Amino acid sequence: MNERAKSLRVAVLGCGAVGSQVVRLLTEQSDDLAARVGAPVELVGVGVRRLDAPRDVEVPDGLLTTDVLGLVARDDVDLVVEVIGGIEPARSLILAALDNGASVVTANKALLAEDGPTLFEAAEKAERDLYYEAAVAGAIPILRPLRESLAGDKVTRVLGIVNGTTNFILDKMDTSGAGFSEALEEAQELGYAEADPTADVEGFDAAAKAAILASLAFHSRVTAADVYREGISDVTAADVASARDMGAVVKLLAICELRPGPHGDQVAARVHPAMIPRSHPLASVREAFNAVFVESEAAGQLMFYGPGAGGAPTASAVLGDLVTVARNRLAGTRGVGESAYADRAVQPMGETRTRYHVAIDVDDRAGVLAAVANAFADHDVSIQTVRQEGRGADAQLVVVSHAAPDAALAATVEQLRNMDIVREVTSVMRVEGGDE
Ligand SMILES: NC(=O)C1=CN([C@@H]2O[C@H](COP(=O)(O)OP(=O)(O)OC[C@H]3O[C@@H](n4cnc5c(N)ncnc54)[C@H](O)[C@@H]3O)[C@@H](O)[C@H]2O)C=CC1
Ligand SMILES: N[C@@H](CC=O)C(=O)O
Ligand code: NA
Repeated sequence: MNERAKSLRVAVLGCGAVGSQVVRLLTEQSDDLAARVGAPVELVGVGVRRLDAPRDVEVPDGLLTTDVLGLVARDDVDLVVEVIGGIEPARSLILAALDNGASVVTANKALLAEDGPTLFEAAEKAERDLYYEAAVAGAIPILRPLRESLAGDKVTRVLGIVNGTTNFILDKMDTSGAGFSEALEEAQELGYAEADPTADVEGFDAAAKAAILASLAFHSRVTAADVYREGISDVTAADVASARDMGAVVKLLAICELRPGPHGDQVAARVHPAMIPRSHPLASVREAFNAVFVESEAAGQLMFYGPGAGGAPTASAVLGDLVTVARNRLAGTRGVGESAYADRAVQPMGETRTRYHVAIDVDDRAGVLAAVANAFADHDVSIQTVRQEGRGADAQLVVVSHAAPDAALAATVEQLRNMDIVREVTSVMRVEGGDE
């Protein structure tokens, strides 16, 4: 707390989609923030790359600076908001800010999922807060409920849609038949996508968020590298149509769960496209919205829903953390730090039980159905449903399996691809949200 000004002095690093909205809220709501914090909250600097870059917000005169390292080194800054993104220089700037006695609020899921322990240890050593609610599911308060509200319960599963850009794309493909590139371009224009949208499309962003969710839910250190990851670039219009034929919809899901392992529960964390029944609440998540289901032993099933991306919704979560951290500084206290005591092992994806939907173009002749069924049986995979559609010289079989180790299902698909009676495996996708 800076005694000279009896106010809480804030520096914002980055003035892009999120940063510009943080600056706007700090300036437009200064009176309300002062009343809620119990002292004035004063914006003292905004670190940018270029002073002359066009901006969506009016930054008060004299606050813009390209000397970002100098800004975090000032001894009159109480709180640093990092909304630059990426690993470096964001990590070095956060560590410098903590070392200099500032508290930090960040939205940087990529950094937290890659090197969170370094940041948590630095915050602990500096005895300062490091808050990051905005890092997962945008405006949705999901991290604080996991860290605080559910601290007395045993969370067993967290499943949801946590990337707004890919949900926007898949939603457009499903509802308006839009092409992938067209929908991605629109998501970028709306400020949803990462600076490099590959992070969204290839599932890296959702995997980072899954790592953060799993770490908090299961009191263990889970990194992005521990999360099985598939993006949506291989999702085709045929997949979307096949899902519709089955009364389902394709979504990019993040699934973190406790699974039995040889030495106690293990963490299974995965991100991949999946078909979910249209009757499932996640099927109705539109545009760039997110939704997260949390299952725990005492509370049962909880659902959190709201805007998962966009400058203003994300800034809402950043400001929520800022007010909490400001109050903590005024009270001379800190929030809960990292909790990794359970130290659970990570379950390899091949051992994780999943279900598959497989659409196959086959020769329309006797014995085909039995041959396909035998391929599943060869890998001890039980079939739940089979649908056959005759189409002239060939036919299409659509098979939905029961749950089996993912490696067994993958081996079944590989075997089908090599069978003479199979002309083409036209769609392969995991299935979630139904009976196992
Ligand atoms: N856009 C969204 O909906 C959400 C974004 N986030 C996270 O918030 C962070 C910021 O995201 P956006 O605002 O969307 O990105 P952005 O790319 O719109 O803004 C980042 C800004 O930081 C500036 N910058 C980059 N390097 C810099 C440096 N060395 N010094 C000073 N400024 C620098 C860039 O010029 C840019 O203006 C990222 O970590 C992102 O993952 C989190 C939740 C939602
Ligand atoms: N690019 C991200 C932004 C929010 O985290 C997304 O699309 O969800
Ligand atoms: Na959030």
